[in-house]
Amino acid sequence: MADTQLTLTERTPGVCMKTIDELIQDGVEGKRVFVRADLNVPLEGTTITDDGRIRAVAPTIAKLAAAGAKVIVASHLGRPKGAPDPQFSLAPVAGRLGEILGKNVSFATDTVGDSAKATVAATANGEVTLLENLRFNAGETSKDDAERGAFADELARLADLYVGDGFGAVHRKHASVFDLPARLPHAAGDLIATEVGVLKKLTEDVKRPYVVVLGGAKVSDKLGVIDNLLEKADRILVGGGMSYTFLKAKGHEVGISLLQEDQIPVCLEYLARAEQRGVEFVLPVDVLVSADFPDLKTKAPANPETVSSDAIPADKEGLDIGPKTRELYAAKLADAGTVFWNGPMGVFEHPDYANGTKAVAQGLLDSDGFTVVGGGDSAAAVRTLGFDEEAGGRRKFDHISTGGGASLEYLEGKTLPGLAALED
Ligand SMILES: Nc1ncnc2c1ncn2[C@@H]1O[C@H](COP(=O)(O)OP(=O)(O)O)[C@@H](O)[C@H]1O
Ligand SMILES: O=C(OP(=O)(O)O)[C@H](O)COP(=O)(O)O
Repeated sequence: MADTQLTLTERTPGVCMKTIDELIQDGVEGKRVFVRADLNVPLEGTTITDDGRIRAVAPTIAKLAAAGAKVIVASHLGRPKGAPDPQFSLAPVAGRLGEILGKNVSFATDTVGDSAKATVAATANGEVTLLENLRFNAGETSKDDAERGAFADELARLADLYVGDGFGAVHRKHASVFDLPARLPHAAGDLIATEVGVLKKLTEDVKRPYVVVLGGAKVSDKLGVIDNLLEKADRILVGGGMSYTFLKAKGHEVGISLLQEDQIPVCLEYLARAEQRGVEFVLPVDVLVSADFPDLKTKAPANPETVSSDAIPADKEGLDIGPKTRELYAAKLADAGTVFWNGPMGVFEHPDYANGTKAVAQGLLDSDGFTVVGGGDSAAAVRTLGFDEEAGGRRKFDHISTGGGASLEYLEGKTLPGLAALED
């Protein structure tokens, strides 16, 4: 993108963060630089199915290593419960990061324990070490300031400088995102600079109609952003796991679909407010349902049934939007001046439930609007479904953001803990 050469300060007046180039100018040779990345990539067993988040932060790591820093990279992966859990190990990511960087990446089998201390101590100038999953430690995500602070103290002992570049996690008030930069001289990495630069455009210069598409599975996390979007968007299209709480709020049965029962009153309030404000609020008219969640490993045929969204059987769950909804959403995207999309329309990881997500991806590309796709899984979906490059033969998305919740909260105008912590 043309403006990625601007410094962060130039892009975001009033937000004063040191850039990584300024940090390097001050001298990083021989210094241990802690890079908080978002390497929360989709895995099937130990196979990384989309490495976009690793590639997105690699230039920051490479730049620091080239300047002679001892680069200590850290991230979360998934949502382990504050203790080691092998299915969420970052070990596969170390290998892939090494391939992308073209150099060995040492892996510490814990985050602040003996392995981390020894591996960091053995990291030479220009070399890279990856720590094990930050969320294997309860202090990382704790709501208790003292517990988070104590974990940040332990992390701080491993480093001399801090670079925040995990854009996908900047909305989290977590130890490595919020508390650690308060303890070390810090700067913003190049990925954060690019993300903030592009998303800022969506808060300032919005060509209308402004269409927001929401889906995915993190329903309780993301429902709240609609409150603010009702003041900004002209049209909101809802699909994926997010849609069933709205359908239930409208009085429809949703069977065993993803449901946030306690949010039904909130959904009703959003629907009423959308009507008052003249915001078009569009829900699926049909859905693909099945009694079983599909096998994402074997991808065995799931044989879903298409039903009207007001006729979901009691023993079935909705796993994708249906064909009529695909057409409807494509039509609602066609005249968009600006589109922001977070959250797949279905369980796109299985081919029988990928068509809704494909239709929305194609809808964005067929519009003449400024198009932004955000979110770990949404970005993975557009890449794994073949929509990343010259998709549709016409054009690309204007921006694929590494953050879903982070970009939504940025667009809300919220103060994001991981950005605030990087300000000088
Ligand atoms: N109807 C549905 N039921 C269950 N899971 C769904 C449904 N629709 C989408 N998903 C799942 O949502 C996940 C992505 O959600 P989320 O993490 O919120 O998106 P992102 O990472 O893009 O922000 C995918 O793994 C997808 O399988
Ligand atoms: O995948 C992420 O967010 P996203 O699904 O909103 O894109 C980030 O890695 C944050 O993960 P979290 O939502 O478990 O804090």
